[in-house]
Amino acid sequence: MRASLIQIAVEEGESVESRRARVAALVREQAGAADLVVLPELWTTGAFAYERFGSEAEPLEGPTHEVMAKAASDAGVWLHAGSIPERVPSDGSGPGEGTLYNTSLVFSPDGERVAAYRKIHRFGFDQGEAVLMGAGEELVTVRLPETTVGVATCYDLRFPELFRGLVDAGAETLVLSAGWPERRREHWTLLARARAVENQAFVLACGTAGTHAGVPQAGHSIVVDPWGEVLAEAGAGEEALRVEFDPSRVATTREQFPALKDRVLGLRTPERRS
Ligand SMILES: NC(=O)CCC(=O)C(=O)O
Repeated sequence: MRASLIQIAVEEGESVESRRARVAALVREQAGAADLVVLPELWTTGAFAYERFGSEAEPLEGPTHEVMAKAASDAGVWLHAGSIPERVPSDGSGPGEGTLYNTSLVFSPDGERVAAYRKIHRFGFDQGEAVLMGAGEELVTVRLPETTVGVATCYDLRFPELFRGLVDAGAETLVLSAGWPERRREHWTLLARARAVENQAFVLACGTAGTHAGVPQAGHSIVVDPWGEVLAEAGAGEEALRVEFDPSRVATTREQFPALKDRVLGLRTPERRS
C-alpha cells in the first residue's frame, strides 16, 4: 500500500481560499503514486490560530468538504483530508447548534465522504481549543481495501486508551492529523513510535510546517511500522512524504509476538490505607 503524507506549510500570508486550491493541487499530484493521502490538522487556519476558528468555521459539507471530495475523486485516492473547524449550523435542527468541532474528513476514491471524526481530546487546558471547541465522543474507523484505519487528531496522541479503543474496533493502521509544535517535537516522535509498538499497528502521523500564530511547527511527519521502526520521516518544511508499506505485517507481528493477547482488563485500584 502506498501513502503520501502532505505536510502543509501553514503561514499567515496565504488566504484560506488560495491554500485550499494549493492543497487540492498537491492531492491531485499524488494520482498514480498513492492509494492513501493524508493531510494535517486544521490546515485552513492553523491549529494554534484560535482567534480564526470562529471566523473560518464551516459546516461539515462546506467549501473544504467540496474541494477535497473533488480532489480525492480527481486523484482516485483515499483521502484523509485532515481536519476543519466545523460549526454545527444554527438552523433549528437539533442539539449542539452553533458548536465548533475540530473535525477530520475522510473520502473514498470516488469522492464520497466515508467518515467524519470530531477530535476527542481538545488541546489548551483552560484556553484555546479546549474552551472554543466541543469534544467529540465517538471513535472512528474506516475500512479500506487493504487495511482498517483508525482516525485520531494531534493531542489525542497522548492518550493511549483512545488508540487501544481503535484497535479493539479493528484498526491496523492508525492515522493521525496534527499541528504539532516544534517545541515538543521529541514527544511527537516518541509517542508516535510508542502508539505503534504498544498496538502493533502502523502509525501514519502528518503534521504541519511553517509558523502560524507565532508557533513554529515541528513538521517531521512520520510513518512507523508495527515493530516501532521508522519507515519514513519528513524534514521541517512543506513536503509530500511518500511511503510504501505492507498492511499484512500487522497480522504477522501480532501472531509472532502476541502481546495484545496478554492484556489484563478491568484492573481494580487498590483501596487506600491511610
Ligand atoms: N493541536 C494540538 O492538539 C496540539 C497538541 C500539542 O501541542 C501537544 O500535545 O503537545
